[in-house]
Amino acid sequence: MTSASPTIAALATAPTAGAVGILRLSGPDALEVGRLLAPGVPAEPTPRHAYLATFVDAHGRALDEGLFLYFRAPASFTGEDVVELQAHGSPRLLRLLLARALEDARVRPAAPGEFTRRAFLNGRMDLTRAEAVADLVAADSEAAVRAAAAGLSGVLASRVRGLEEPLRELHADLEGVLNFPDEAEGADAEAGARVAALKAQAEALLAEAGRGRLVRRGARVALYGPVNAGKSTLFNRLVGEARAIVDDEPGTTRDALEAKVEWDGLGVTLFDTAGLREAPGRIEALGIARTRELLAGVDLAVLVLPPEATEAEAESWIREAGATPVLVVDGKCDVTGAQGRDAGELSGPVPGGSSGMEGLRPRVSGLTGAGVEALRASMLGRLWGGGTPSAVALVSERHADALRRAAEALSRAEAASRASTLEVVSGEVGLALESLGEVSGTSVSEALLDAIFQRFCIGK
Ligand SMILES: Nc1nc2c(c(=O)[nH]1)N(C=O)[C@@H](CNc1ccc(C(=O)N[C@@H](CCC(=O)O)C(=O)O)cc1)CN2
Ligand SMILES: Nc1nc2c(ncn2[C@@H]2O[C@H](COP(=O)(O)OP(=O)(O)OP(=O)(O)O)[C@@H](O)[C@H]2O)c(=O)[nH]1
Ligand SMILES: [Mg+2]
Repeated sequence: MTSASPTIAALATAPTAGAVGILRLSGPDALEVGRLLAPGVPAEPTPRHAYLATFVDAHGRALDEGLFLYFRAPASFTGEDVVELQAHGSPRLLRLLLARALEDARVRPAAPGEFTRRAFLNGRMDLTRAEAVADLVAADSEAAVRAAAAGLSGVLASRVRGLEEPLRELHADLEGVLNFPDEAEGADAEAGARVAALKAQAEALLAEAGRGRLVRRGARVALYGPVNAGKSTLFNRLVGEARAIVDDEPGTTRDALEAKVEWDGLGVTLFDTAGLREAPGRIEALGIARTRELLAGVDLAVLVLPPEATEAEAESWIREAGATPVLVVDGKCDVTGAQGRDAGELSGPVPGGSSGMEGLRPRVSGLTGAGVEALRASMLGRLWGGGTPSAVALVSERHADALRRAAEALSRAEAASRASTLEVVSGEVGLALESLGEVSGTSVSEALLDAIFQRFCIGK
């Protein structure tokens, strides 16, 4: 109920100096309180009209001149009456305006994400779109912006709805049959097929969680390999600046270095690591231990091989990466003698997404830059496979968890459709529906909403 919620106030812009700063009010008393700060605005302002107004303190003294906007419920972001005071972007001035609004007993400060939470509670957007708002604010690559924008326009919402609606129909059908057993004939067989199809759909959506994670937090890629292979030189090339120290002394890199880049819009954190070798000094050994630790946590390990590396050595370095996918690269390809090596003879194991590039071993020279563009493309191919990052449905860990529970319930429903009663099938379908409702927001607890909106910033 919109009328039951008290009016909230917060700064909608960051608390730093800027061209414009916005104080936002939402709730039944937004207009009256807003007009205390901007008494020149008419008592019944035209909604969505920008009034140029003087903002005043408690004694009527001018604090600023700015724009006053009124959105009449329900045609606003929150679905409630909303007022915006768009002032000059002085943090101190904005705090004065906010404090003045909060002096009114009808107004309280907004909790993190409360404006968006109200938009959700008032049916202005489903939960996936509300979460996309937070994704958009947090996005730090072009792919993350585009994927969040797709979420805001309802890409994930419609995928979830496409699952939730037929599931709800199935549930209603099953309950109908259970209540009117005369019509139960053949319902078992049909239910099994419908459950199986919906389970496959839930699993397909779940499978996009990996890509969602990649877009959201960016990909992590480590260059590794034997000492002196040219890793740091290649790292500097890929990053586009001389970040890492390069020297012909083996064991130059002791500590992992990291740099953030953006390739085809995808955020990538690139790591340069200490070269691997037996019996190093104590400090270097610590660096090598860090390399092993890092390799376990990245999305892709790029093994840089020097021209003199044997295939047996290469095999053992590939094993160092454990379960992490490895892209094998022939380094220093400008060196005479390196050309003779039979590319493609050895290809790393290809766990995870295959891109049809396995067996192709990129040849690069960090020194001359030869092959570096092709390597970048291979890395993106291995990380991303086909498709564009912007088309991804941003399935978060939270969504994945709920989808997994929905798929598991459907699995049990499928088994029950063969071996058990329709009651059991219907019960499991009901559970799947509940889990899906946590994604769309049709069945969420206050506690879950608290957890979701706590991660928003104040004023959002
Ligand atoms: N100044 C300002 N800029 C902003 C926001 C804001 O609240 N204030 N937004 C906040 O995050 C975003 C815009 N989101 C908005 C979404 C819906 C409505 C709105 O008034 N919706 C009505 C009317 C729709 C229409 O006329 O087309 C509605 O849905 O009924 C306003 C802002 C980004 N920019
Ligand atoms: N010809 C040639 N020399 C290279 C190339 N890349 C690196 N080098 C040289 O090889 C030596 C080692 O290069 P680094 O980039 O420091 O090698 P690294 O793998 O980071 O070495 P560590 O950090 O000691 O494990 C330096 O003398 C580089 O100039 C290359 O592509 N071609
Ligand atoms: Mg190095």
